[in-house]
Amino acid sequence: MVDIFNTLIDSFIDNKVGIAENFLSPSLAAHLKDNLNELYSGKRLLSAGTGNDITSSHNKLVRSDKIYWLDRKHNDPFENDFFDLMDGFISHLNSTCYTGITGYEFHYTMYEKGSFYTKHIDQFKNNSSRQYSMIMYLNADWQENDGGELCIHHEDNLQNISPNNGKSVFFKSSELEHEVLLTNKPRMSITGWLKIN
Ligand SMILES: O=C(O)CCC(=O)C(=O)O
Ligand SMILES: [Fe+2]
Repeated sequence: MVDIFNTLIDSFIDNKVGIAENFLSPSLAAHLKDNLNELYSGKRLLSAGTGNDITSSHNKLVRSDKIYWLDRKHNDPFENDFFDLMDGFISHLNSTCYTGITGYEFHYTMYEKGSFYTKHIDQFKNNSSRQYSMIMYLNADWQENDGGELCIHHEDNLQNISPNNGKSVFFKSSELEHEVLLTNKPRMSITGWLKIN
């Protein structure tokens, strides 16, 4: 795993956006995707909001994805495998980069056909605990005309990243503006933030 962790961290240091293909094993990605599909069919997903607490709002013109928070309390073996992987990544990140991450939060995300998330940054205006954003994609056989790229707005250029199965993307939550382009088919992922308190 350390090699994949280093791939993510090194590409982050070089380009402000870390990318590691196969961060999730095909089997873990498939199980997490099954979980998400089951939650979706059971209508357990919630419309995602923007902002937090009092400033929270649900505006389908800004984002139209649906979410469900992962939790060790669910006692789901695959969610727990995912958290074990994240614990390993954070301990590696903290020991090699002195990042001081003390917590995290992750949700399953479903972008139904026609969904998107307009340009934004991830850190809340009234709370800077979110330090790093991390997304893991759960989409086998993603084709170019399926849309749904993560578009990063760098100072001088745009970077489009396709949401391929098992890929992880990692960037600073306070800095990079980004958006999710309209998807032409269901687009699944786990999205989260590494935090300091
Ligand atoms: O799914 C992605 O590629 C990005 C999602 C995102 O920007 C967010 O949830 O804040
Ligand atoms: Fe975001």
